Amino acid sequence: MAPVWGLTAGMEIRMMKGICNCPNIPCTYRNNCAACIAHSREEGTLCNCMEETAIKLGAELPVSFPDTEIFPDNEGMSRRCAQLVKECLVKKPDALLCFPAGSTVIRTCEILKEMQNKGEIDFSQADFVALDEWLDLEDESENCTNFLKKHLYNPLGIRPEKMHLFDIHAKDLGKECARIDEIIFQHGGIDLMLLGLGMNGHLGLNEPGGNFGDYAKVVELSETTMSVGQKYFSGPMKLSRGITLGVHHMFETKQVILQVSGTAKKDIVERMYKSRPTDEIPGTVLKLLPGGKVVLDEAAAEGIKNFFD
Ligand SMILES: N[C@@H]1[C@@H](O)[C@H](O)[C@@H](COP(=O)(O)O)O[C@@H]1O
Repeated sequence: MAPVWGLTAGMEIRMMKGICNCPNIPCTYRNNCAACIAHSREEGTLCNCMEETAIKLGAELPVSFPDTEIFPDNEGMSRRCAQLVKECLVKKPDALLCFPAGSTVIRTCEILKEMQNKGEIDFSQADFVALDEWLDLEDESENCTNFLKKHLYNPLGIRPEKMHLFDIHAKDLGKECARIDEIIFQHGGIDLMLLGLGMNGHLGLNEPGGNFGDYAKVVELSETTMSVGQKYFSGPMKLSRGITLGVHHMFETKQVILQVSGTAKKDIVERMYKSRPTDEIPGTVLKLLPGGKVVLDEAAAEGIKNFFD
């Protein structure tokens, strides 16, 4: 599939000459680094430090569209994601799975429950690790953990020892992040991570401007997330910080599936597909992940449908 973000010539150069050896790694100048541009002109290399960082983390070049599947509606999109979870568990019954806490995943969770009722899927050996969680909430009853207990863990009968959740009351949240990282490392990485896309392009709570090289971390929330996040609570909720798996985990996950549904997401999906990989739109990392796949419904894909003619 042809790339759409104007790098066709650059990609040819990159494949012939490799990447630039700019000393600013990771480069905070992104695409405007003078050293990179000079290398690019003089040596015919590619001036994109983010891609260089990504390669170090295991990405495969050339970078182009993520593997993408588009379904007519939310039902089709949800069924495909449930099918991918099933295929993962058939191959590896004791897989480590990671689910997002958001509206998009709800139908997928219901379908997984239906499959379990029919004996088509077996979660008894699977482990789950939390993707993200809000910090400092006045009332935690509607936080991400309780959302997933309601929609996923409780309906599927997942035992507490199989759920690896952030202890948001840990005295040292840095150590808590390291503890969750260690659980993931001990499992040999996450086998399947299902993600939703934030209205600002975030993945988990990896907000715009974060570092693709980070493992689990505590983050300050963006204004967009603080306001969009209100939808998860029955009354106004002060949101300020979160704890999240980092993008580095995504590079080490065997299969990362980003599911996106609905018209409200069409603009951010279009931006994500048109942009080169950048931490300003974390969803663009799907273009770099060796095991990345995007599953959309037509409403979310409206702005990119002409890319797939
Ligand atoms: N922290 C969560 C993410 O993990 C979620 O996947 C994403 C999309 O949510 P939704 O599916 O509700 O649009 O944003 C939320 O803020």
